[in-house]
Amino acid sequence: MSMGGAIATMIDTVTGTHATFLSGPVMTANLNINYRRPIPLGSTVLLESSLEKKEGRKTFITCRVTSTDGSKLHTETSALFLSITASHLLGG
Ligand SMILES: CCCCCCCCCCCCCC(=O)SCCNC(=O)CCNC(=O)[C@H](O)C(C)(C)COP(=O)(O)OP(=O)(O)OC[C@H]1O[C@@H](n2cnc3c(N)ncnc32)[C@H](O)[C@@H]1OP(=O)(O)O
Repeated sequence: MSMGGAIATMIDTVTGTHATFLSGPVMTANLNINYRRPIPLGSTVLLESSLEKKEGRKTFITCRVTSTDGSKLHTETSALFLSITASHLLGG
């Protein structure tokens, strides 16, 4: 079975890239993952990331991880990304 943290990394990468594409530089503020069914090691899965809404600096993204045919739901996620400036990354 795949580790929850490894699954979270996959989801953070996909939703973070999606949010970056939509909003420019962002950081993950909140990642809420519901693990519904285990992901067997070595299996191929589908990640579907969707924009829920944008409110000012906030970009809300949802993401589902399913089997490739969509019949099995593995995880459901809601994520919040905050737009940041370069100075935030430098601790400013
Ligand atoms: C082709 C392109 C390729 C690109 C590839 C890129 C791949 C990258 C993909 C990988 C990407 C992975 C990226 C990573 O993994 S980034 C690494 C993991 N994330 C972090 O380390 C983030 C650490 N946290 C922070 O730096 C700050 O707290 C942030 C920047 C998030 C906000 O601090 P900031 O000082 O800026 O904002 P604020 O505190 O004034 O709050 C502002 C508003 O936001 C609301 N709020 C804040 N936090 C939360 C929360 N947790 N839940 C709900 N709401 C929250 C808050 O109430 C307020 O709302 P309102 O009162 O205004 O309504």
